[in-house]
Amino acid sequence: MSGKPRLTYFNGRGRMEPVRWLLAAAGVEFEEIFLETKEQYEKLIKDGVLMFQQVPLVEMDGMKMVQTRAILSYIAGKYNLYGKDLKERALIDMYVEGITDLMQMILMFPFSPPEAKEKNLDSIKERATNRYFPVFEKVLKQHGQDFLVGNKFSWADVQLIEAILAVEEKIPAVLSGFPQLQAFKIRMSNMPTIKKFLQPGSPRKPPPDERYIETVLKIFKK
Ligand SMILES: N[C@@H](CCC(=O)N[C@@H](CS[C@H](CC=O)c1ccccc1)C(=O)NCC(=O)O)C(=O)O
Repeated sequence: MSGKPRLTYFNGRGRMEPVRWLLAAAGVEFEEIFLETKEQYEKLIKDGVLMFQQVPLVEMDGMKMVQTRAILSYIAGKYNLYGKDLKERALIDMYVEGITDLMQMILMFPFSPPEAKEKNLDSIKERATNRYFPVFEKVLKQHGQDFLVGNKFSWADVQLIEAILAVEEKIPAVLSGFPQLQAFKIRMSNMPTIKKFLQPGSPRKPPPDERYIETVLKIFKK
């Protein structure tokens, strides 16, 4: 056992990408096991490793953690990315849950039927532009600090920079009306651990492609 966290998921973003981002932002190296076949998945279930027969699975500190939010909360708490007190933690939770709602739209987009793709892309653009990004633009403008909570780098900042880059991949000009978020993106992208994660060769995964979608569907086909 190398002592490093071990992540089991598909070789793609899906629900595991926020975990990769948070560990990387915390400067923590990790190992990955990629699910490529139904047999692999069924063996994990047979071995009783997946509490709810689902992935992501993160093995660290002697635990076999499932449920993405539980995994992320543990990592944020362990690496002091979860605020200084209950109120800051509640604020981080609110920001993270809101961004997760936006990211869920992006997560499921590749699985939408062809006839729904344009509508779903419009929905992502509308929600990002009118519901989610305005919240963080206002927070940054109002407190004039570098980070979203407590003027200290936290899980909320990591989740926001991941979301900004993911939305920009689909809607390149999405930040045109958000000068604070443009500056935030530059600041976060230049933080050493994030800068490293954004370099080629890092464990960051590319946008989902046909191969990834086929693999997921193949593994879960009944
Ligand atoms: N609450 C949990 C939920 C975890 C969860 O839904 N895991 C799924 C794979 S991820 C999903 C695959 C397609 O649905 C996906 C993968 C890529 C894009 C979008 C979704 C799974 O294992 N499905 C097997 C089953 O449910 O029998 C958590 O937050 O961790």
